[in-house]
Amino acid sequence: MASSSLINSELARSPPAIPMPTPPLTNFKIGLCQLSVTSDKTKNIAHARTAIQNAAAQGAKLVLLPEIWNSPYSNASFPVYAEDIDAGGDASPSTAMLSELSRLLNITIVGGSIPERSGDRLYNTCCVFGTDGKLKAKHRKIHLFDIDIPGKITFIESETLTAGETPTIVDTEVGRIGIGICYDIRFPELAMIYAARGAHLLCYPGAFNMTTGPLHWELLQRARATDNQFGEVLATTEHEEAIIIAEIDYSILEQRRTNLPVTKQRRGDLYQLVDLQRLNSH
Ligand SMILES: NC(=O)CCC(=O)C(=O)O
Repeated sequence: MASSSLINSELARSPPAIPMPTPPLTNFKIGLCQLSVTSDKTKNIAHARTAIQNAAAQGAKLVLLPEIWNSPYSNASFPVYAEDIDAGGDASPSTAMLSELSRLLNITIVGGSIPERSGDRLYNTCCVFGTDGKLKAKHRKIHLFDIDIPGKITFIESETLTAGETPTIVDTEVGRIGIGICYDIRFPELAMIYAARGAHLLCYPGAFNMTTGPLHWELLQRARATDNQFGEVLATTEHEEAIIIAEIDYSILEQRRTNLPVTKQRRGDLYQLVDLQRLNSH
């Protein structure tokens, strides 16, 4: 009884959804870079640089990279390839390249993710750079990929990595963006919190495995988009390296939400999503 009344009073204080702001660009091209990775970090950085330049040359104002694009995806590699992002410069050649290109090309970059070293900890971290080349946000993967499917795949990210502690939402030239990294997409509450905080776009750089991934990677993206009212696939590709360019038009969001007004029809008297970070800062 005591715990149920505590929950009820917390919910009663739950802040209302935040409307989406109007960003400088509401209509723009997005470029998604799917890259293969080698064991040579310098080559990986050069390769990502070329892909970003290529996407920007095709008109993309927002360019995305995949998860762990500067290093092989293994617990043995993470400590070796990790960079001190906060120190910047020579301590983080991967993010130095992202910063340089976002400024030179006047684009926003959601820089996939790289292994980050911070003190004696390692994180799987996505950096977002604005058109001025400044680091606007850093998302540390919140849900680490720890799975053990006998005979198929065992991968325990938490053997080397520490989980991030905060959802990440960032205002950019191309809208308010909520960030997750790969496995984070399997947790719908995170996406719903971003939508409630007025996100236009959710970006999940990924590197799915071939056991649990193929059945779900598109389904999960459509599910998170549908939960929050979109869900149409605008562009896609197969397994090879590719740069996908697609048009984003935010006016469609308003139209879809007007046509199917589920946000207004939610039964807040029966259930609610609690955004603890917002609740605690309120
Ligand atoms: N890198 C990851 O988080 C892998 C997630 C994955 O493969 C999945 O099925 O989920």
